[in-house]
Order: sequence, then C-alpha cells, then structure tokens
Amino acid sequence: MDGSILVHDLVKTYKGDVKAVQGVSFEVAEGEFFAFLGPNGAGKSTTVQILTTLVKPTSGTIQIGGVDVSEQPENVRWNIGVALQETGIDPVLRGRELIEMQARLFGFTKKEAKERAAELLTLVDLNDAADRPCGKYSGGMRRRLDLALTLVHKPKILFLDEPTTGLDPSNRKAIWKEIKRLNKEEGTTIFLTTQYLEEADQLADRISIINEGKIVASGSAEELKRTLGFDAIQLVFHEREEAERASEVLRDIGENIERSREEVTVYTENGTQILSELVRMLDEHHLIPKTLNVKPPSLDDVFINVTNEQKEKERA
Ligand SMILES: Nc1ncnc2c1ncn2[C@@H]1O[C@H](COP(=O)(O)OP(=O)(O)OP(=O)(O)O)[C@@H](O)[C@H]1O
Repeated sequence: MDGSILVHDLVKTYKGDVKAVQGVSFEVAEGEFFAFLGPNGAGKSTTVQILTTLVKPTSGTIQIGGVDVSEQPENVRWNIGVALQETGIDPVLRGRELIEMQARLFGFTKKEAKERAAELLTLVDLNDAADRPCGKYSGGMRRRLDLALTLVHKPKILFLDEPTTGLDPSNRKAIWKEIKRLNKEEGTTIFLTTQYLEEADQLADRISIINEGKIVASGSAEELKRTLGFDAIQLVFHEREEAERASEVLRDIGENIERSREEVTVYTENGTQILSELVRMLDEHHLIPKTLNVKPPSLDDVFINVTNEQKEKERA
C-alpha cells in the first residue's frame, strides 16, 4: 500500500436531506501535503470521516494507497493515522500509558510499546507530563498527545482534522513544525483540514477550497493567488460607521467588496488604475480613511472571492 489518495465523485447526504458533500473529486500523491480548506459546515469533517472509514458515503469511490475503502476498510485502517477534532481519550489515563496501549493494539510487544512511547513522547515534547493524567493536560498538550497517538504505527498517510483549532500561536507553531517534519523527513502524506488560511498557505503543497459541499478552487497557494488576478485595495477607517458608508459609496467600483468592522476591501483587476477615482468618491462623501493599501491578493482574498462567486452563481 502506498501513500496516495484518490477520491472520485464523493457524495454524502445525511438524514433530512442534508447535503454535506456534493460530488467531490481530488487526488493526493504519495508524500504530498494537501490541505482541505473551508468555512464552518463546508463538509471537511464529513470528507475526513469517510476517507478514514468512519462514515459510509452515499456514493462515490475512494482509494487509499490503491485500496478501495469500502471493500477493504480494515486494510486502510492499519495504514493510516487519524487525528479527529473530538477524541474520546479517558482523562484518568496518563499520556505514556495511552501511547503504550495504542502500540499494543497495533501488535507491538510490551517492550516495543514502551520504547515507541518513549520515542514519541520526546518527539512531541511531552516527557515532563508523560506520567500525569491526560485530563490535566492543556489544550496544546492534548493535541500533541493526539498527534503522538496517531503516529504509533508509523502510518504512511496522516489525516488531521483541524489539528490547531483553539490553540495559542506558540502551540500552533509547534504542531506545524512537527507535521512539516513528518512530511519532509519521513515522506508521510498529509491530509489536513483547516479553517485557517495562514495554516494552509504555510504548510500545504496543494490546497482545495471546499464550500457548501463542493470544491470551488484548487491549486498551490501561489497558483490560487495568481488565478484570482485581482488586487485588493484595503481601507481602514477610524469608525465602523464610516466603513459602512464607504462600502455603500464604493459598491460598484470594483469586482467585489467586503467589509469587516472598520475595514473595507475592494477587489479589482487593476488596483492602481482605479485608485484616483476611489479617492475622489470617498472625498465627495467626506470619508477619509486612516490607512489605504493596494496589495496583491492573499489566500484570504482568494477564499472570500471564490466563496462569494459560488453564492452569486447559486442566486442566479
Ligand atoms: N451526523 C450528521 N448528521 C446530520 N448532518 C450532519 C452530520 N454531520 C455533519 N452534518 C452536516 O453536514 C454539513 C457539513 O458538516 P461538516 O462537519 O462536514 O463540516 P466542516 O467543514 O467540517 O465544518 P467545521 O469546520 O465546523 O467542523 C453541515 O451542514 C453539518 O451540519
């Protein structure tokens, strides 16, 4: 079994006609770092649960390492590592005990299980807390323990469902470092879901953006930014009310406009060309921004634009 993932026309409809995944197809090559990016409720967790054999798809085919998931789920389970958002770890057990138990489940002898636990505890920097009940761990320590548990059997493919949600920046960076190392040094294929654009931008070779159960854009972070072909004119006002008025005044000047609190972003094909017109319009309405920047698009901008485009298509 190799480390590839092949998904064709995956559909999942839950009871009550909830269309969680609506015809998703993608390929991940062995050793690739792939990120599945999307807002809340987009269908990321459902996809991971299907790929990792925990939920049955309504239709579609999935091959993990060339093995059909619906035909040989056991075989797939032995070759993948899965860290889900909610893990049912018994809080009374100690980190070391848990890793050793997991290793025993994967057929390690007692001695091998002890050695593997010691190795992994060092790897995820949990030596000091190894013999404390994991119910007393902080959020970051729990995530690092989750990661260690998924690595026990040296899986070829690692599925990580929002591994850094709720972590502070330093814990987030520590998890990033470890996932990156696994991918680069051990050649582990990584399938990561995230709501954090920066995470996908920093880590992934390739990204697919999923929204309302459909893939709306795919490519490397750089490709996604390039294909957008837009500049972002970012205006920050002193007051939120000014930003609200500005987004009304500038509604038709660019291709798309977004407002968040005191900030307004206008997306346009050529930022510098429309700049004088934009300033004149603001001036006419006595609106003076605190700062004004024209910048190439970020992954955030790509995300906003592709998800908006989809909404518009659905309205049409
Ligand atoms: N077991 C279930 N039964 C019914 N509906 C479900 C179930 N699990 C998920 N859904 C619905 O399917 C859709 C996709 O949910 P999913 O959890 O896959 O999204 P997500 O992208 O992982 O979101 P988040 O980032 O919030 O975790 C949502 O509308 C959700 O309410």
